[in-house]
Amino acid sequence: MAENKPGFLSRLFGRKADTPTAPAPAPETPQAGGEPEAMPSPPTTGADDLAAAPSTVTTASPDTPEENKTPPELAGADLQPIEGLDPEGTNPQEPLPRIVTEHGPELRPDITAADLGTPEPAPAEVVPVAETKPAAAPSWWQRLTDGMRRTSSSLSDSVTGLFTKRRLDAATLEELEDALVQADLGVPTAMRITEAISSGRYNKEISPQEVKSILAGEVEKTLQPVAQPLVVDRSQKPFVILMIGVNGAGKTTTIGKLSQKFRSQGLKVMLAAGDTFRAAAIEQLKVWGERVGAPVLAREQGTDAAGLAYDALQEAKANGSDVLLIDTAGRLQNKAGLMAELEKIVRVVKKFDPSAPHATLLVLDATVGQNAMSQVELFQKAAGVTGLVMTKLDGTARGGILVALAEKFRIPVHFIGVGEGVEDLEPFTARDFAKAIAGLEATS
Ligand SMILES: Nc1nc2c(ncn2[C@@H]2O[C@H](COP(=O)(O)OP(=O)(O)OP(=O)(O)O)[C@@H](O)[C@H]2O)c(=O)[nH]1
Repeated sequence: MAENKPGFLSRLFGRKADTPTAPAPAPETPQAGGEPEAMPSPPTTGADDLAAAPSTVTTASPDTPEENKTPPELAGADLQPIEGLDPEGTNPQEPLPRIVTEHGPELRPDITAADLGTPEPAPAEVVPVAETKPAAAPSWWQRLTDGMRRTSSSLSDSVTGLFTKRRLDAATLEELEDALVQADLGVPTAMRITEAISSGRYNKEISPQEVKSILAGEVEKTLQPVAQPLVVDRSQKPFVILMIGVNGAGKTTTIGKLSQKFRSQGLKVMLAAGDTFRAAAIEQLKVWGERVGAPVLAREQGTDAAGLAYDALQEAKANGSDVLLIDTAGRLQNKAGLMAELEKIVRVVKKFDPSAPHATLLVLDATVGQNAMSQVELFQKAAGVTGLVMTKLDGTARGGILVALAEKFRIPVHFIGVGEGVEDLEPFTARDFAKAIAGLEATS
């Protein structure tokens, strides 16, 4: 918890709440040679780069695990219009069903069971298909509530502990406010929720269930304005999405999951492996490209990311891609040199298409809690964030941070992630999130 708030009692007696402030960003540590680089003139891009670069189109490598290879029906999807794609989308993480055939001795008429010293096979039994069916995949609501269990149970435990057979007095409200701030909901939201709960109920009994309903209602009100879908403008071809964020936030994985969604909508997708810092990130993106049937423009580690982004745009335009997703290296928001490199990527992309990037998505790892506030602030300055994706809500009790972000920045939240699987990222909806955080059932 990094926020201070005025006590409920002092507010009752009229003391003004201090305006909450975001935690001060860590001091900037300039990198060696970390001053913003001047725009290369001409930009580091174009035919020179292409000539030096290895092939721009990825294919399944012999080293790629079998289950990651592009299914035959998607091979060459980078070159051809998308056809025959399952409109519901295929889950690339699930291996294709295999047909296992057992060549039993009965297939060799010259060998009998007696020759093998085995008993005569029993007459074949017909197994009803239903018995071998796998269990249905859990719904998104199920995954969301399971994923957010740590956040919701810590809140729920506090509410139940506070409001079981207790009158609503100033001390209880004060404790509730503290619990809400501890859950990273932010001071203004915590104060609003407490006031909504106390309104007309002071000195009366209130059940934990009632408190949870009011809590969910207030959280929903805060989140509603930011719960906006990511709309791909089809008049922009390609629609360029720049993915940014700190190391390990989940950018590359989110690109893979989003690509899968776009592909299942019949969009032609191209990926640019702009995280040129980590060889593993380049490989990771290639694997995703193969899985979803999207060409990946990748170069060797250490290549200039801005030049690569420029060339990817050129390539995506030439091959008629609907969407181009550009990965970038993870960078700490307080490293000036790396943030300058991000600004350069944006400048170079704009040189090619002044309206691009059409979406700049900041991927935030929920487990960082309050640090997400300074990430938004500084990435916003460097690259102009248009939307947020919050990942790893499943690994933390700090999911309330999304509410604090909505309250403070009002930047659209497009998607949330509650696991590593491709189905664990879904569009953000205020009501579901509010109910999940309050530990309520998904009724109404
Ligand atoms: N539990 C959980 N793990 C996630 C989620 N999203 C991503 N991850 C995992 O987080 C780890 C880091 O993800 P990456 O996609 O490599 O992160 P990145 O931001 O590209 O990392 P850098 O390349 O270092 O900048 C991977 O192991 C992902 O599987 C999520 O919603 N929940």
